[in-house]
Amino acid sequence: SGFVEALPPRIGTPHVSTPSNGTGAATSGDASSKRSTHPGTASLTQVRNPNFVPNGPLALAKVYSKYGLPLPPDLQDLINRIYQQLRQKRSTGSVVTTPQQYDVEYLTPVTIGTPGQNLEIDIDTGSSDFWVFSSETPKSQVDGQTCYNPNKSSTAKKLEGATWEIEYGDGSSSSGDVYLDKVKMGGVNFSSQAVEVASKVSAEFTADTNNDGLMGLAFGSINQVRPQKQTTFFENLQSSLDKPLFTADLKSGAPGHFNFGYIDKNAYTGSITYTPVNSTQGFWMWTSPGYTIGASGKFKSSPIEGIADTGTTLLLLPSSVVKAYYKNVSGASYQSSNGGYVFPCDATLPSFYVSVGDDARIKIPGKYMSYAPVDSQGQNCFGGLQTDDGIGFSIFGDVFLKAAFVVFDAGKERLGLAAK
Ligand SMILES: CNCc1ccc(Oc2cccnc2)o1
Repeated sequence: SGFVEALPPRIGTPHVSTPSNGTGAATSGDASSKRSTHPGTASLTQVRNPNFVPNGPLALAKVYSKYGLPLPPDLQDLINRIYQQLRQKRSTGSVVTTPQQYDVEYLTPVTIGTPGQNLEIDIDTGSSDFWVFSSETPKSQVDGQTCYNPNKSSTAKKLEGATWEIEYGDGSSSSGDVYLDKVKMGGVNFSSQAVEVASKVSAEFTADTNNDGLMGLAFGSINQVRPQKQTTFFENLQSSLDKPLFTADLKSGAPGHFNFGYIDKNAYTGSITYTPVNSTQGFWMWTSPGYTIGASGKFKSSPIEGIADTGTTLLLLPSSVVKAYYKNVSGASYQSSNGGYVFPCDATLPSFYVSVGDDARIKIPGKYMSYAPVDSQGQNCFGGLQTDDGIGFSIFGDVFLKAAFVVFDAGKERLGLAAK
């Protein structure tokens, strides 16, 4: 007894004040900090936690739980109410999204600034910039779009030195500078959202007369603002939402919804199958195990890696899959003059099933597999399914997404898919 164990000195051990009573084997001091006056002892300076908010009932409850004792009923009720209030801080939102002709894109109302300026934008889960037509867009490039004017918003603040430019999969592009302002959508709002104002838009956007801009809901890692990237509207809201997710319920030829922070159980049938998302490229990227052509077709095991992209109209898959599908469509052929597969508009189109996880699949009805006529007589139609050649991954665009209820679950880095 009384022996001090000759333990090897532990580098970096903080000073701990353990009064040595000379009888027990005290732990050794350490070699990293100053020698304490009494060998074999140390001292630790405590600092108050500046973020601590004293709460009597919680402190009392802590004692009971420390000794595993049940809380007195009135204390339990109070604790329940306190946690209920903490939970209440969370929010949810829901906004209608309306398809343009042929479901080429879906437009959603958003309010920017003070007083609120109402624009219709294209929510795009395949990009991460929120940009709008603005007072800085040359008049020659505006054809009826509503323009956000930061000079008319008392809450707009220029993000000095910030600029952006972006090009999309269809070759369209835009660029400009950046303001921070209040943005409201579907009953949720964020007070200092990066609003990228366009000082230049390409002809495709000018021609897209009902579309006042894009709101990217992919990951902020691919935001195009420089010198510092900005976070998306959803990322800004995420911690204040009931759940860290949003859902897309696009419909064929009818309004649907984007919801934030909750899952509407009435919006889908059966169960939701979740599948992992790989966000390393900044997209909601996932892998389908394979597909089936037609109701009586045989499942084809063929991993398809692609992104869930509400901003792309069509379903773009590997050419082997596309060829196999159009083999079942009489009169279908690849027409370079039309830039894709075309078939007689009165052709019978088989349904197409995209597998999800181990034992689920999303059925795309045959009629979704015809996009729009390529000639004024409506003789031949452009396929809703085209190849992903040159992209590097597949794109599960609106043709696929409008056949499903889709959960974009950032909290668990996964995508949820259900029939509806
Ligand atoms: C329709 N062309 C203009 C236009 C509307 C939306 C977008 O942006 C896109 C295009 C393709 C993929 N993702 C976003 O461009």
